[in-house]
Amino acid sequence: MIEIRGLVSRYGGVVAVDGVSLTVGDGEFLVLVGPNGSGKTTLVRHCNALLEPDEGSVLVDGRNVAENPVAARTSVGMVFQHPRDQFVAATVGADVAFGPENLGLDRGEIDRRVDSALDAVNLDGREDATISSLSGGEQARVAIAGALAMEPDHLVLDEPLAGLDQAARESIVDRLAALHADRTSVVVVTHDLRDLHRLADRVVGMVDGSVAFDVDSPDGLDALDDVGVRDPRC
Ligand SMILES: Nc1ncnc2c1ncn2[C@@H]1O[C@H](COP(=O)(O)OP(=O)(O)OP(=O)(O)O)[C@@H](O)[C@H]1O
Repeated sequence: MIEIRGLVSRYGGVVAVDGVSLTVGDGEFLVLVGPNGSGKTTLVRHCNALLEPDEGSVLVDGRNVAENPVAARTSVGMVFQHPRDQFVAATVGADVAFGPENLGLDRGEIDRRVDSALDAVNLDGREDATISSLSGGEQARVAIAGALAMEPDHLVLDEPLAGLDQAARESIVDRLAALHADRTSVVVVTHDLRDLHRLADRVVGMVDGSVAFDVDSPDGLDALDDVGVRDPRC
């Protein structure tokens, strides 16, 4: 479970997150929407100890993230808004293996995880491909494979479908659906609910650093206009 309690996060004088409390239950699929600059990315970066709260706290499975950053990064997989920000190696296989190697796993287990993660995103057999030679959609899938190889209990993805063609979108949405079915909790930050609204257990809308609505999907879709998100039923 991820519990965000009274979180305030500032960049200098800018209050990016302004007292948010939000719980993501085990196995829940939560979609976080909101206009540009509403604080979505800042909020989710706290779940992975990438920022320290100015006020409040974030707990993952009962542990305070700020006090246990390594444990948080092991149990919360993070896929960044721009996949290029998270690549650490030149080739697909080396990049996906990086996380499991840092966990100190033996080579056989690392190879099993890399194979399984690449298979999950339909990139099996592409270990030796150079990441820079891949399309944007393939790079997005490598980034997701890197997170999956950690076998996290919770997965947070920031705009994972942005800029992808329909085939790449469907491939990633299918993978998210399978993770949801396996009871991994999933948080997706997006501007575009197409393809995702049918998976969501909840849709949370942020405006100006605060939660503007928190609804079960699809009953609350009428509220989407308030945060500038297109109704996916239209
Ligand atoms: N590194 C930073 N330094 C200073 N201000 C920042 C930084 N990152 C974000 N901000 C500011 O914090 C506020 C919230 O930004 P954030 O990126 O969290 O919003 P967002 O909802 O994810 O936006 P988007 O949908 O455009 O990604 C904005 O006012 C933004 O300009």
